Amino acid sequence: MESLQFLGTSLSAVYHHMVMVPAPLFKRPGPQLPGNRTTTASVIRAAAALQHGAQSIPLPGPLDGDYVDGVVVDEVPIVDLAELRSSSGRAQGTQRVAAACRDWGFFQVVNHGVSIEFVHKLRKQCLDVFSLPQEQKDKVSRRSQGSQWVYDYRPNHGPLEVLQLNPWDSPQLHTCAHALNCSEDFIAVYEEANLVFRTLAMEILDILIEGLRVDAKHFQAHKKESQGVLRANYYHQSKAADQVLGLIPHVDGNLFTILHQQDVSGLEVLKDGSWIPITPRNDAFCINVADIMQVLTNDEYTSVQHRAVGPKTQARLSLAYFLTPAAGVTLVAAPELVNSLHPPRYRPFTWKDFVDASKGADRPYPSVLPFFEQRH
Ligand SMILES: O=C(O)CCC(=O)C(=O)O
Ligand SMILES: [Fe+2]
Repeated sequence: MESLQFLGTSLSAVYHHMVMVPAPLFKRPGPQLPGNRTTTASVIRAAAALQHGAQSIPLPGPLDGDYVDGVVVDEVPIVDLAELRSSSGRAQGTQRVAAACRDWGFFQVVNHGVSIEFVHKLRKQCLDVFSLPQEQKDKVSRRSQGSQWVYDYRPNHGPLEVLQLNPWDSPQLHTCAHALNCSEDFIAVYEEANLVFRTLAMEILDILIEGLRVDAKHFQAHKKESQGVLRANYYHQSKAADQVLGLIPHVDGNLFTILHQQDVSGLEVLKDGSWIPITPRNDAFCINVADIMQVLTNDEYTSVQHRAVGPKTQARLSLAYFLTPAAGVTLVAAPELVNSLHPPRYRPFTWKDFVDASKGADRPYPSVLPFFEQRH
């Protein structure tokens, strides 16, 4: 129980403190693209404003010089998983995914095998929770439960409501369902979600590993023991004159994230200094490479900086499944990815070290990953 507890506590810490990472910090040294510095400054300004309780954060406008509105959407990689399941499409498909992880840290998958009816069923359970009276939601909120929270209300982010649960943690599901007086279905749907998303996550993990052309044994512990956290983000329609940031720019701190945004846009990823809106597709999942995958690949795959823009005309619900690494394993890069040209970027550490660092008062700003960088 203690380790389960640790995971729940840790994740809230990671997702709430480990944000706002300017992407260039994590890239191999290379030519700096125009606009990166401005992007970083915009991120830090937005974060500072939020910390000081601003109600809304105007998006960087033309004066920032690096906000490119809605371009090259067609180039965002989309991967047909059905093709990768065929023996003829496998090798080429895994290399396409590897290229997407290197160049974008992001891709979308279609024909993923998860029934859309199930996704809608899960979304409905989450919407039912968000529509409960505030006093009831407060029974499991950060304000009343501290680090044990499963619900959070963030007035400064859009506003945004969050429901975050460990779908593998039956006692947590029961406690939450009881406190919120949820229907019987709630637990059953979350238990099914645990199975459905973990299965998809393992298929994607296999593809990511194959794309690296390394010995899969290095990732075995994560295949066996990794878990997922399921988070629903409910962004209220924003009445502000300026568009607002529902979620400020951040990178995820896990292995990778599977995200469904249905049909309301909001997700944007940072690519070469520009924010690229990701056109929502009901039939697709977005895959974000996150920090620990970057570590295990010695920066071959890069965690992507992303943000969510608050919706203007209707509320928006996104579902995110964060695959977290095996708890007790030392996190080091696959040996094939370390050589004299690419010395180890990070010193060995564990997920617990990472989580503890994210809670520390002296954690490096804005991310804890530089804390683990190897000095050469
Ligand atoms: O709502 C979205 O599209 C992004 C959510 C996200 O990045 C997160 O929950 O970490
Ligand atoms: Fe995220």
